[in-house]
Amino acid sequence: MSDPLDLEALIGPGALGYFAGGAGSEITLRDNLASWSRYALHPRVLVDVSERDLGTTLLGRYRPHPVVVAPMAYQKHAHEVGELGTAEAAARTESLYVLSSQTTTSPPDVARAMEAVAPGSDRWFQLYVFRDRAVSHDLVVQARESGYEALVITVDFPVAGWRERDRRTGFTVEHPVALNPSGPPLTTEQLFAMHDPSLTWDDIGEFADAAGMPVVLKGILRPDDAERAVDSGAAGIIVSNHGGRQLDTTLSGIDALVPIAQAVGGSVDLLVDGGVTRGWDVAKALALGADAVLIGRHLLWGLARGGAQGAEDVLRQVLAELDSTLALLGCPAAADLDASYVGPRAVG
Ligand SMILES: Cc1cc2nc3c(=O)[nH]c(=O)nc-3n(C[C@H](O)[C@H](O)[C@H](O)COP(=O)(O)O)c2cc1C
Ligand SMILES: CC(C)CC(=O)C(=O)O
Repeated sequence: MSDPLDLEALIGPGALGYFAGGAGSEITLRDNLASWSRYALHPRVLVDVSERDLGTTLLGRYRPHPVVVAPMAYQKHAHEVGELGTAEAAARTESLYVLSSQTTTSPPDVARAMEAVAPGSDRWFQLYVFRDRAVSHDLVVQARESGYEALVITVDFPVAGWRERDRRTGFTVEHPVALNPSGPPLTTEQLFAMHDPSLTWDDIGEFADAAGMPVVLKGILRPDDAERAVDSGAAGIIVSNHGGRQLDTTLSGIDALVPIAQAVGGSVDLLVDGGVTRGWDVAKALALGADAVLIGRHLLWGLARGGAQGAEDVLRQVLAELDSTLALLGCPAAADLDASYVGPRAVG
């Protein structure tokens, strides 16, 4: 994690608390970072690794690598370029981009910026279902019309987590384009209260039918919910504890992935996130059954420090680390990573 003092000077204490913070005592936030080092890599030697292939397949489409930009709200509070910065970085590095429905830049503007950098670049749209269903439905239409290829419905946010940093700073948000385009700044508490806490599996079916694109459910941590997601027609599942921002003391993403992959692996695409900062974290996730990995804050710090270029530098470094990991693991194709390459690390 980057030096917080430096970032505080750049973006201010309210935004830093919102971006960096987690729920409750931040046990899950810290555990997300620590969890990756509980798994040890098991390199194989004397394998020809002169050619490497980082590729994966998501929703039936080959992708040159498995690193995905996580949906993150209010990016103009990290840097004035906001979502355009992370989206351009994604387009330049052939990374799949997921735009938050609590974006500070409109979905068509983000799509245009990506197409200008890399025609045919791909992006998914993340949806929160708001109490005002019409707002969510309008967002889905905008996303579909501007070439977003899948709808990521986030299901771990019926209400906001207990976020003490925001309570202390009283951070307010400007320009949330979906909910309050030209109104006054709103506190995060006011914005979060617009989410619909009565959402159930039946509503997922309704949005999936209306979406006209594949649906991925984000924020699943239990194998029985993963099975239910598959039964409800989801094309993908993002195993995630929301960056430790919702319920404190849950499992980390990677710890939750293992039983979920056992339950539904192979029948649906599996993605995981939480605390990913290194290429070898990505390799471990793939070895344990993920098809792709989302990166959140690590990328946001790149955006805050250096705009689009800062975000691109972060993505390029993680990809270079993944390439090096494949060579050193003796597994030249990311798609061939399996449980033989990773195991529990002896503690003590
Ligand atoms: C500042 C911030 C805003 C976020 N906003 C959203 C959001 O709008 N929608 C969503 O589904 N997840 C959101 N998330 C969760 C991320 O998509 C992702 O699950 C999480 O950040 C991954 O953990 P990491 O930050 O440790 O990489 C947000 C996370 C952060 C840090
Ligand atoms: C606007 C929020 C709901 C974004 C979010 O998911 C978060 O802050 O964790």
